[in-house]
Amino acid sequence: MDTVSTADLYDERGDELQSISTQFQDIGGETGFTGTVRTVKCFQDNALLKSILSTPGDGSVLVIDGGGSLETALVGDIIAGLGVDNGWAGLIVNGAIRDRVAIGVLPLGVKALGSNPAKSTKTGEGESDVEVSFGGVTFRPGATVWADADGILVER
Ligand SMILES: O=C([O-])CC(=O)C(=O)O
Repeated sequence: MDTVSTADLYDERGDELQSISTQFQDIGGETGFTGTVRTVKCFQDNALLKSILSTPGDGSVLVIDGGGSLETALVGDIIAGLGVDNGWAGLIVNGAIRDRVAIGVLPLGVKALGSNPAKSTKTGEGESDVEVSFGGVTFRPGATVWADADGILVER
């Protein structure tokens, strides 16, 4: 999918879109990215999202609701690299990442709240392909999401 400016898109289709208020950091090598929403909900545990990013993404964006925790990193450069290798367009992390410098040169969109070198547990606890809500918006699996330096828009 082509990347469009979120501001232009909002002017055209704002009534159909939700705009997230959270000020995410742009960490990935791609700032602008778009795709179909897939989701995972997990708390300080990243085994489930790692297994999802190990499967074909077909240009989707994985929205990871880590409950806003900044205590542990849900994604590092190895997991982000799986996303690149398997054709994911980007990651939106309501939580922290690590390996910020290495992720910054990957051809992947990665927006996250921040970074922390502490690793997450790996039990596999969590849920996938469920609606997740943060920053005043709801991400529905199958909706289209657009991200760029201005923010994130997702279909209602
Ligand atoms: O293994 C982890 O928890 C995350 C990580 O460091 C990586 O993806 O490189």
